Amino acid sequence: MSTADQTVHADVLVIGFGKGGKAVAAKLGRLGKRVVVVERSARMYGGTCPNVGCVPTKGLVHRSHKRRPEDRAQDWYERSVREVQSIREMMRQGNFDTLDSLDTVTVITGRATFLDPHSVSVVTSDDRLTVTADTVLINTGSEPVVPNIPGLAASRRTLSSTDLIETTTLPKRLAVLGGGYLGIEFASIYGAFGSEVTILEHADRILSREDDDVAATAEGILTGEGIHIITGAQVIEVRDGEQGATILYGKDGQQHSIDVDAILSAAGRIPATHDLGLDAAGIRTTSAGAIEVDEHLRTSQPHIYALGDVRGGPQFTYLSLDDSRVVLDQLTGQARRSTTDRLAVPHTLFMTPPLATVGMTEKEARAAGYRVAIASQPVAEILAMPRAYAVEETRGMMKFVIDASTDEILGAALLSVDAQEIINTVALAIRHGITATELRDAVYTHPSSTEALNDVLATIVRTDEP
Ligand SMILES: Cc1cc2nc3c(=O)[nH]c(=O)nc-3n(C[C@H](O)[C@H](O)[C@H](O)COP(=O)(O)OP(=O)(O)OC[C@H]3O[C@@H](n4cnc5c(N)ncnc54)[C@H](O)[C@@H]3O)c2cc1C
Ligand SMILES: NC(=O)c1ccc[n+]([C@@H]2O[C@H](COP(=O)([O-])OP(=O)(O)OC[C@H]3O[C@@H](n4cnc5c(N)ncnc54)[C@H](O)[C@@H]3O)[C@@H](O)[C@H]2O)c1
Repeated sequence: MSTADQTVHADVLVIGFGKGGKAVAAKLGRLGKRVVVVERSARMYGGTCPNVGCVPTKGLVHRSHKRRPEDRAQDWYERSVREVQSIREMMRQGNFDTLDSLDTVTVITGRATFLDPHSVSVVTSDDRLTVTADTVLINTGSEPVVPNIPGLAASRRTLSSTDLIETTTLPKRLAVLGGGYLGIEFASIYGAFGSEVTILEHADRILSREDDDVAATAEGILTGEGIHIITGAQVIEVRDGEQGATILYGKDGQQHSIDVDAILSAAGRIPATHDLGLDAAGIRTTSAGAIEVDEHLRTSQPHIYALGDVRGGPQFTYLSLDDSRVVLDQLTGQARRSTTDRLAVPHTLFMTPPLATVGMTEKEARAAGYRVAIASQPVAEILAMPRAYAVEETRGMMKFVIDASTDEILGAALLSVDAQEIINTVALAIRHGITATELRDAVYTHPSSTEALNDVLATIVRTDEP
């Protein structure tokens, strides 16, 4: 297939080179389907995760803790950014090559906009062409929201997460607007690199979904690292000055201000649909601007699917990947798999140490009417986990929410070294009905972090009366 033709026909058109779309493209290409993938930026082959999301940020988390006392903060930061950039380039090339090596798959670098339900116009750097297709997958991801605060969007100091990880100058004073996943991770990273970080969160608490004990332990770790957390902060205005910007905010009826060198806008991400021309294709969106889909990820046009962040709901790479399984099952399988099959999906917030969670919190379990038993220990007291001492990371806690009547595990919050790994074992246990006692009494390798389960699940700190 050549992109020199003004109209290209494909069996399947994928708009956006994200996680779910590229997985479907590779699989269908190997099955001999003619696939066209349209990606608007040559710097985004592979999508958000390897280029500007999960991978570079976790590379920075790791490097932020490796600075030796003799390394200047700025030098160490710049070196880390450059190292991470080379990982991004390697992954981008690998993603491109995976698809480009298939004769059946064509990657076109350009912006796609629907002309009608079966055709899109693609504007490349030097051309315009039309792609028609029998089946279309929309996988355009999400983009950051910049809150409507006077002076914020116009400030020379305001950056998105993508901008910030590109800059090789370590901000001396960094304000993080929003204390969600992205805000906390960046606060933790830049604090460890040596920035003076302030989180401004408009809610009463960071980690508002978590139980009080878990949120307080996480907050204690962040503040212990010198990060200032200002909750209940209503940002009023941003004013640029010669040396930086001044943020004016209200809290408890008083007006305050802080002076900073950079402002990270981390106030959420919205589905990237604005330039897709969805109306021309007759594709409905939700009130939140996401593409409306059913449990098989079909849009209001049955031959068009939406995968990943653009279809609304939780924004995680592995859910976009799982979306690809649902769509492939529709296109090539039994058409049985659906998004409603997902049980006990875990999440990890990569502060240091990471906070990994799955299932219900204690307050959610009580609200759902369960009689609850709580198993919990501070990491420093888990004798069965010498690994925490071996790797000098004894901060945090582990907590399990158990159905006191059936011994079923309802949820867990693990704020500890290796939590991003242990949580997958816990999630698997929940999905397969393994009880708290069975998980407690299993054989684990030593010294590992998973063996903490032997100890924590034996430490019931409270049980509701029958
Ligand atoms: C800083 C950061 C850190 C993150 N860390 C994690 C993490 O640790 N773990 C995790 O699971 N998730 C993480 N996420 C979330 C995760 O990156 C996203 O949920 C995931 O990448 C979404 O993938 P997707 O398949 O929806 O599309 P994306 O990977 O976002 O890809 C969409 C692609 O579509 C392209 N596109 C958009 N519009 C058009 C158009 N009109 N025409 C052509 N192309 C278009 C875009 O350029 C982009 O390449 C993080 C996100 C960010 C921002
Ligand atoms: N480790 C991971 O898996 C990971 C890491 C980073 C991002 N992500 C994904 O990226 C998405 C976006 O992350 P995010 O943290 O930007 O969004 P988010 O929705 O998780 O958090 C946004 C935060 O900003 C606050 N906020 C909103 N407007 C504000 C304002 N005007 N002033 C102060 N605070 C304000 C909100 O109360 C909220 O706490 C998330 O949904 C997450 O799934 C995942």
